[in-house]
Amino acid sequence: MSKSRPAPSASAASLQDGLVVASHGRHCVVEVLGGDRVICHPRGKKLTVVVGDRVRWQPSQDEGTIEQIVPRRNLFFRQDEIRTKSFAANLDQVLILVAAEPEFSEHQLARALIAAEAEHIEPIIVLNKADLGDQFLHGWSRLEPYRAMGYAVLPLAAKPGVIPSEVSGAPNMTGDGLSALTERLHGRTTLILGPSGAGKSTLINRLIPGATAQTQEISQALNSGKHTTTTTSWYWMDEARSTALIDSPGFQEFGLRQIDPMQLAAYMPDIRPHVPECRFYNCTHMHEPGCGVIAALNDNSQPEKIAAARYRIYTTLFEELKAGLAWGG
Ligand SMILES: Nc1nc2c(ncn2[C@@H]2O[C@H](COP(=O)(O)OP(=O)(O)OP(=O)(O)O)[C@@H](O)[C@H]2O)c(=O)[nH]1
Ligand SMILES: [Zn+2]
Repeated sequence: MSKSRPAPSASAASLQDGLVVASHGRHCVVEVLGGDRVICHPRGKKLTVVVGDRVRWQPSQDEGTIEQIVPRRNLFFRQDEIRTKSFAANLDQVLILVAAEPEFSEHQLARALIAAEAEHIEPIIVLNKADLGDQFLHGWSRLEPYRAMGYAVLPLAAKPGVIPSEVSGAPNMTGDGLSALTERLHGRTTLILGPSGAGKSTLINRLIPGATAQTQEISQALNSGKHTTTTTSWYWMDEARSTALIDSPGFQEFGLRQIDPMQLAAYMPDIRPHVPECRFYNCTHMHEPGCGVIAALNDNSQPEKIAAARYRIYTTLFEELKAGLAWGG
């Protein structure tokens, strides 16, 4: 690492464009147009780069200094009482991978979806382990409200060979579901998230053979040789570098403190359409008379009836976010 970094006034012309493809603490890996990668350090403590950032950086010997972050299109992050954790920036979509087994938490899924909605990032839900028969069908039916509210929900058998290619394991599934998923990823930048055991590593290695080994190499470079799997990593899926996957840990404990409780309904596509039906403009949909959301929950004749489990998620999150405000969080 060079100790004599150029002054911040280094002429803009000498700055190079790059893409942040991995980050760990104050170190990150920047990729330049031709594909070469350089370890960089952001200048100053205020500059916090995340994977997916487009940056302008200054080479110094064999490393570099990041001088500027190009304004972000979006930033996918979670926030709890203590800290904000950014997953990645400039995303086209977020793929939430859950599985038939271990049984997924709908609450956790809902949180990730709300975080994506709040940043205007399109989510895709993938239910893995389509070979698990009834267990899979049970998971698939739990996702029915999510299909009804317009989210793409795709079935998948990520593990090679568990479903013979001519057999469909799930409703509307062709083969193991991998090619339908690949089509959705094509030409876009997708962050992949999922609880432990859902099959994230299996899927990534299927889409990008050798990905795990590549990650270990990068995290070792960033973390001075220590083995770590906590790095967020960017992978190109194609030679042309137009389709990208970002693997990020940290799906558990998905804090949403950044969300204003009064905005929560706007980020839940099954609740949102009923908000204009509320009698009071500042309705919290918790107990008010004339609430359109509560009416849609109870009215069995409504085609757009809100699922009871979804309303429970709303009320739990609303209370949590309101309590967060009360604590000054
Ligand atoms: N039956 C079945 N098992 C699968 C499938 N995909 C993955 N698995 C298995 O599920 C287990 C978890 O898969 P991983 O890819 O390690 O899961 P992960 O999400 O990366 O989990 P962590 O490493 O804990 O983050 C492994 O035993 C896989 O072989 C599938 O389509 N069907
Ligand atoms: Zn209401």
